[in-house]
Amino acid sequence: LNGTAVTSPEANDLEYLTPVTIGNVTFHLDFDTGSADLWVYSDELPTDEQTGHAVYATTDSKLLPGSSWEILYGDGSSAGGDVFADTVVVGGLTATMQAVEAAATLSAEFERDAHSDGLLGLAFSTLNMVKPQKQSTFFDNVKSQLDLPVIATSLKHGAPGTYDFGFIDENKYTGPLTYVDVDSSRGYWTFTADAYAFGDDQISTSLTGIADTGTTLILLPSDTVSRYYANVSGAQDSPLHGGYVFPCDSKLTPFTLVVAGNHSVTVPGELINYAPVGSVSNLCFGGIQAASGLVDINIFGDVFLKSQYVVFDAGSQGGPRLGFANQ
Ligand SMILES: O=C(Cc1ccccc1)Nn1cnc2ccccc21
Repeated sequence: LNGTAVTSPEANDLEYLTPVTIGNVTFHLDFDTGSADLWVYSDELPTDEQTGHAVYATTDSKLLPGSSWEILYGDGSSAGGDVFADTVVVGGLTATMQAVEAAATLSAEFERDAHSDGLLGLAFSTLNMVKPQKQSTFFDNVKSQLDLPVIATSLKHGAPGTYDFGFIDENKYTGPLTYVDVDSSRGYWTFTADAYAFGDDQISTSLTGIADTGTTLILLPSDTVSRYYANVSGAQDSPLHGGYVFPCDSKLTPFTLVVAGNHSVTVPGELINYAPVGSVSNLCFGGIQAASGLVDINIFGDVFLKSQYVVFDAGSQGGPRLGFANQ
């Protein structure tokens, strides 16, 4: 059995939300290949923090005795609580004994997110934060039901896309799928590009980073980022806006990763114009920004992933790998 779930972007493609049914309640969760915990808003939160969200009724649920979770994300946001076992359905696929992590505390960033009802982690289960015993991700729990141990993402700019589980949909991409090996030793979908380019300016330095659907932008070393915006007239690193901004009518340089020898994976310049900074100024915020303090790895987030049909292959032919094709 395979499955497909439709995922829909919030404003400015800030995050993509996908319906998930837990018990008999449907939550809209942020599918995140950069973490490995499935957590939801719950009745253990202060009432005001529950308002506007689907809420997990812990009183009707099967507690995992003695288990708890606490997670800190690279952007400084955090959440924590206790753990239940429940039936979780995504795109027609069912995990009967899925660890559902009920949020009892949320940091301000999550309290401000009026739309997401939680997260569904799709990184490797070694990254799961439940103690005393790590729990499996939804993907690990349904893997044995799938034709192939793969998740394929089709995220789009300003339009619904899909998460395919167990199969690769040839109708969703053009040209060949180019595969690159993944190093899952730190629990992420980590891969290395042999080189990269800003437009025609090829830089023959390798670049290692993670394919992360839970991060909005592309986060790179600050010297690399300043080199990119040197090509964009009027661009500046603005402390006021928290990163590089430029006139919205700027023509942005494409960003290319060279993988698997000589295959180019290119993000068109248009996708690197992330969004206007506000309603009155004609400044736009860049889709490539410097990775901040907590993050010691490059992150190929949604701005990167939107240009590609990406196959997160957990081992259909040996080790884990990522496949890229234009969409
Ligand atoms: O934490 C990060 C990386 C990040 C983003 C922005 C600035 C610095 C570092 N992404 N992320 C991946 N999954 C997440 C889930 C929640 C919050 C952030 C999440």
